[in-house]
Amino acid sequence: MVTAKVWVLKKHFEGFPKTSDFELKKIELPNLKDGELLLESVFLSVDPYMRPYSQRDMKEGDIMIGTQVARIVESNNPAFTVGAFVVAKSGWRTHFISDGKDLQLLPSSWPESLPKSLALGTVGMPGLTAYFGLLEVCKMKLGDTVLVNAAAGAVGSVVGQLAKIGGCKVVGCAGSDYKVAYLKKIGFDEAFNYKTVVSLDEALRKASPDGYDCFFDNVGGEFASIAINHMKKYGRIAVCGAISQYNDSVPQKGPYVQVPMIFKELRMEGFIVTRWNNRWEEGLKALLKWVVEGKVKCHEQVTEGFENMPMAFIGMLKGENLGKAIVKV
Ligand SMILES: NC(=O)C1=CN([C@@H]2O[C@H](COP(=O)(O)OP(=O)(O)OC[C@H]3O[C@@H](n4cnc5c(N)ncnc54)[C@H](OP(=O)(O)O)[C@@H]3O)[C@@H](O)[C@H]2O)C=CC1
Ligand SMILES: CCCCCCCCC/C=C/C=O
Repeated sequence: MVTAKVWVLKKHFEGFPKTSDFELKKIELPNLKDGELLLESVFLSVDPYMRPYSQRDMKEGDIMIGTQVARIVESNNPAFTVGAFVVAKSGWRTHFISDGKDLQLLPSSWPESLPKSLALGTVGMPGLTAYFGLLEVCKMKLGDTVLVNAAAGAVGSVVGQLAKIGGCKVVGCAGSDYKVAYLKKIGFDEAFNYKTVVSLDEALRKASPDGYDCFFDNVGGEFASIAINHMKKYGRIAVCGAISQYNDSVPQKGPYVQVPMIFKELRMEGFIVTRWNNRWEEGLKALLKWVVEGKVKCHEQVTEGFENMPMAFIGMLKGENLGKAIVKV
């Protein structure tokens, strides 16, 4: 009999999540039936979407949603070998049983030397968000000037590097000088700390006096309201995330987008990365190749210990992560 540890949403978040909103529980797993597998989580992901999705889709007492890289410990399913690693969507659990239907094996070309945790970051859902958001929503093209916020995070750091590969000028902003130095190190043309600039308006103008063709928006709120005025005519805005609004109990009010959208003839499109589920393999293959070639650099903020999942999640929402926030069990 295996005992799994799980993190439960004890109380729906009100404003910023607190550690007391979570509860650590133990559950006994039953014996495996035919076709089933026993898996142990090795790395778990903490992501911003968990904040709005928990509100929308979860009840108090549910196990927190999320993905992990897990190792197969026991298999009654001929399609899966003991010792293989998969990406699963099994929530915040140390161990779990699966029938294999929802498991994704790591790509067969995954090099032994490459950390498997990258399957939750640059070579996983966040990397794919950058890839499809830039190609399909921003319609990025050679010579464009691309703006991205939360630029030193899991999605933003890949957006900037893919835009450089695509022959664009890239401007990024992040919430500390350390993150800004990192952005310059990985090839951003311009980067600034949005928390310390005297005027966001000035900083955006200085970074690109001619404005922006593409804006990959991870943040929303006030930043987006100011950035929209810096778009070039016919600019494209990919509305990827709105992390500055996820913890609001009262919705923020305008400025509103209509006037700049009309006069600059902008295109603004929200998206969810799962729209391209049927092209997942294409995206992962491209991302893995760039990582292996050293064209895309990856950084991870690894928190040790399953007990620290809530702390890692809250820390990521506060901006404590450089690159992808990961928990190592
Ligand atoms: N549409 C989709 O399919 C997907 C959307 N997303 C969205 O992309 C965005 C980035 O996600 P991800 O890369 O995983 O997370 P990150 O790794 O970027 O971590 C979150 C970062 O957001 C920044 N942040 C937090 N609060 C604020 C705030 N009030 N104002 C500005 N920045 C803030 C912090 O960086 P800093 O120090 O710079 O403030 C923090 O490090 C999120 O909005 C997420 O919801 C992610 C995946 C898929
Ligand atoms: C429970 C696992 C869900 C994995 C799919 C994640 C889709 C993320 C979409 C993000 C939206 C905003 O952050």
